Amino acid sequence: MAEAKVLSGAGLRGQVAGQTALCTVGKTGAGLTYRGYDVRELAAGADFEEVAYLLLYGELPDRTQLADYRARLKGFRELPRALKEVLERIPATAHPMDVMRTGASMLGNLEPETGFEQQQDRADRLLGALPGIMTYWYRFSHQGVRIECDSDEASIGGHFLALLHGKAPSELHVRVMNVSLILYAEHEFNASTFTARVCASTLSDLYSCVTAAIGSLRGPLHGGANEAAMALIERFDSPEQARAELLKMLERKDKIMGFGHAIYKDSDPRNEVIKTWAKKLADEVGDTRLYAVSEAIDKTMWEEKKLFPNADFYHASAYHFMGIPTELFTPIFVCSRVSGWCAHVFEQRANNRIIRPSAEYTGAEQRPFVAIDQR
Ligand SMILES: CC(=O)SCCNC(=O)CCNC(=O)[C@H](O)C(C)(C)COP(=O)(O)OP(=O)(O)OC[C@H]1O[C@@H](n2cnc3c(N)ncnc32)[C@H](O)[C@@H]1OP(=O)(O)O
Ligand SMILES: O=C([O-])CC(=O)C(=O)O
Repeated sequence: MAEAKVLSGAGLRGQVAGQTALCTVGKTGAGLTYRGYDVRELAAGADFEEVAYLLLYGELPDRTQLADYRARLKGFRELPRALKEVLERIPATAHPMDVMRTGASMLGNLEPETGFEQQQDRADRLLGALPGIMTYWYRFSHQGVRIECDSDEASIGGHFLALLHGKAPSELHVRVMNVSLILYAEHEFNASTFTARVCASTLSDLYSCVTAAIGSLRGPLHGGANEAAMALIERFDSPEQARAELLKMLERKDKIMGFGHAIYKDSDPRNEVIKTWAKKLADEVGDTRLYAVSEAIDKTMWEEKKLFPNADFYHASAYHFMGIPTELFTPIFVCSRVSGWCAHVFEQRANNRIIRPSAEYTGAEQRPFVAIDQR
């Protein structure tokens, strides 16, 4: 067991900044729950669409509700021509998270939320459309192909893979995507969700909240860590080299992406789930390097720093083994977390007061103004 974290006020750590009925993180005996359900049970037994429904509508759907919901989300997949035109103008060199931000924002121009009674519709529209936004831009800018943004795939995860690869995905890959989207769906007051809630608290529209959250998720200390973790593990040819280089990095006090957590103290419950699937995928593709390197980094980090892999670390190899380009890792996170973001926006709106904390002033003492010619 790692030492309990000493929580200082910096970064608002340890401070209760509001209430939520959506999620618990790091509560003793219940690592991560969505509306009371353990995420590990959801990942083992549910579909992502059920989880999105749970977050956005309050309860798990029955069979009829789920079938209707799947059909509804499927109906929201195709993108307006004007959005495709905008995506075509974004260069291939752009970061896909910037594309997601622009795509969500442009959709907000074309199909604005003009009243809060439209919030469920707009949230479901984003869930349906975001995989298409990412892959339409990617396939056009990198391969010169204009794709249709619908597919025959029933699930959002399968749909994303079908659009990306231009063919039906395997059953295993659809399952892993489903698990991954469930694991990433919701996480209480993390930075991007808090961003969404701050924006919501001004009574802004849903697209503004989601666009702001995408910007917040992009950073390597948050969602961007899965891409940074991939860059790390790819650098090493063997577990021995990984360990030796990692020790040097720790000596230099480098941050090791995909490790540590602001709330969890000794493990991230999502890690054991995605790690198991990363191993299955490694076996499927006959990998003899990346998974072993990942494990060597994992072991070294625990031995040297008592730091554990968070949700992002084994996601890196899992996505890589499914042939997903590294720069699309964080955008996949968006396609999932949009369910949590929107549920939090609804919750904020239902009991709102503008979020406006105070600052401790550390600047100059009060002083007389000096006219420009006298400076
Ligand atoms: C889905 C997600 O968003 S999960 C988070 C993804 N982010 C990452 O993986 C980035 C790498 N990790 C980190 O930067 C941090 O662990 C964060 C941002 C997740 C949490 O930050 P904090 O709550 O401020 O970290 P915490 O207070 O636990 O840090 C304690 C000490 O461990 C160190 N530490 C924490 N994480 C790491 C890491 N990944 N590599 C090296 N050292 C680390 C800190 O530098 C700090 O050292 P210090 O006391 O000498 O300054
Ligand atoms: O809770 C956090 O700070 C980051 C995290 O793991 C997440 O958003 O999934």
